[in-house]
Amino acid sequence: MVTPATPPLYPRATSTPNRNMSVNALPAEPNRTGLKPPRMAHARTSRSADELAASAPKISVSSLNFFYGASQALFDINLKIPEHCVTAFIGPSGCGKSTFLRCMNRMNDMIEGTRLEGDILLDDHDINAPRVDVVSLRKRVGMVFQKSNPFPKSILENVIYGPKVAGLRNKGRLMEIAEQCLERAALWNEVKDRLNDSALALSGGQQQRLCIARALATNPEVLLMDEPASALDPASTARIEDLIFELKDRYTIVIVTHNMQQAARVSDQTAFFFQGELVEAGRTNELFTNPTRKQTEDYITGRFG
Ligand SMILES: Nc1ncnc2c1ncn2[C@@H]1O[C@H](COP(=O)(O)OP(=O)(O)OP(=O)(O)O)[C@@H](O)[C@H]1O
Repeated sequence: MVTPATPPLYPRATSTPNRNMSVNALPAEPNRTGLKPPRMAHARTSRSADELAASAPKISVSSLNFFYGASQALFDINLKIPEHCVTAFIGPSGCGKSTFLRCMNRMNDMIEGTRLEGDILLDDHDINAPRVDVVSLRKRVGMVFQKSNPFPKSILENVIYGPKVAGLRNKGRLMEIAEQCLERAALWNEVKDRLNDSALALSGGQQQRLCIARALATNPEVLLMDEPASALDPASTARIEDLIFELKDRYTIVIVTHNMQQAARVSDQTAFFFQGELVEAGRTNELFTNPTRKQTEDYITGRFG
């Protein structure tokens, strides 16, 4: 076993005894949950434990508490989001997954009466520092929502909306961006001949991929996805999952999902939340087969939630 010189990627919840243990140092235990190692289908592209341990954290969260008015929704969260990896947040309804996701690009700022304590560092810079420009932050940390929300405009206008608002007027450059982002969102071939049609005429799955293309057009470094496939049929869900896998080479991705199989299929790291606390986070394969906490085991084996 090799203990890397860099700090471990996966700090455990504060009450976990071995929370400073690195991924590489995890003991090779038998499979306690009886679940199959979930990433077999994606073994070709999943990050190995070594790769994960070597990844620089793109986002580092420490001692995070979050409040809606007097009601505390998140308790002492510590987590590192590794660069160019997919991190999945799982946990029962109301445990704080979306709240935590929204903390990472300050979307909660828009909700009156909210308050945050602790630190969220993006590339070592505090995103909540007074001089941070929130619009620039949200360009770097883009978001895709549960329900696709294209604007009532053409397909093309949807994709180039962000760059146009940012002042880009060059039509050739705008077309290049549109093509590149639609390609990356695996939608170009389906829409290239009807870019001026209404986005609202697309199917649900196409609309969601259009929203991903729109998010990519501002050239983000991080993509936050809040249950991006929960409203889609299985075929469209599979396309979004494939897409997430392809995108992680360019972007750091964080996904909230209710679907544990989906977390297992697409993510490199999984974080399990319960009642506002981060119970456990670790390499997805490890967490699904050998969770260190009983609560995690009970949740992933379907005993509650
Ligand atoms: N705008 C809000 N105002 C007040 N309380 C809120 C608000 N949004 C969420 N909460 C509360 O914060 C807690 C965490 O909610 P959150 O939506 O983050 O959980 P979640 O794990 O994403 O749930 P779900 O899986 O059902 O979407 C819940 O108790 C919820 O009621």
